[in-house]
Amino acid sequence: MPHWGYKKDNGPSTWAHDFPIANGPRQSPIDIVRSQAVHDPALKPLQLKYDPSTCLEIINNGHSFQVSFADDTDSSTLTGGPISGTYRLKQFHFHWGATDHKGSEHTVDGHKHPAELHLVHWNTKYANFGEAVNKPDGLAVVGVFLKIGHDNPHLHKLLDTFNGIQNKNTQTTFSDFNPATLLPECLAYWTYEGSLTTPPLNECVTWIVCKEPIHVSHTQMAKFRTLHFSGEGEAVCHMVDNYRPPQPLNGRTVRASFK
Ligand SMILES: COc1ccc(C[C@H]2SC(=O)NC2=O)c(OC)c1
Ligand SMILES: [Zn+2]
Repeated sequence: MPHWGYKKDNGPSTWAHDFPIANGPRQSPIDIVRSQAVHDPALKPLQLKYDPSTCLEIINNGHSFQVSFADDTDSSTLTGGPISGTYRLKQFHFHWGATDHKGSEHTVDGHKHPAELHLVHWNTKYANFGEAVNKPDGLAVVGVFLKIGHDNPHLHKLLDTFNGIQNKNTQTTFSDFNPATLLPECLAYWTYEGSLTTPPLNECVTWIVCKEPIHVSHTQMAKFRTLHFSGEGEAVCHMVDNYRPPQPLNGRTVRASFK
């Protein structure tokens, strides 16, 4: 059995062999059906406070590219929204398609966006990230859809590192980046209880999916697709379609922070 990935022989339809929770009751992503979402007036506004100096490095981990943050203090946190307490930013990464017509993990009324940003935070009531991923309220992931439009100036700093992280398991130092620059103007959101969207697929995530997308140009999306799933010296395999399709809702309620 090859290590999990996104190809025919190791992709999402095979993950249950090694990770039976793939067929669990609260898997992610899901299709968000707008008419079925329940407006909850008790939901608070999201409070995202990020310190650019906590940015550490950018990594091609063979599944996506990821920007990691120092999480030994409360300098980059998520509070408010559907969660209680304080969650610390650990990393952010993206999922995208081989074309501009697919790539997001969550869909909205069946609509696929070309990409989706995930900002991963862990609950500081637990000692660390590794412990939090084994708790039902361990993580809060903020999802932001990308839509094709004008060039996004805030993505250039990320894209300029890609020549140095083209292959699997490569990384470069990356500093002084403010992830808040990747958030949409309006922080209205949908929220539901779900899981990691890659193995080990732990059911530990409170999902917070922003209604408003951010923009990315077609040319910038093309740059995402120059990254490789494959390592140096291996047959080249472009990093595209690194998204899991929507999973059964199993009776879960999706709440909306807006009417
Ligand atoms: C062992 O812990 C893990 C493993 C994988 C991921 C990444 C997954 S989870 C998500 O939302 N998107 C992804 O690609 C993770 O992220 C919190 C935590
Ligand atoms: Zn993700």
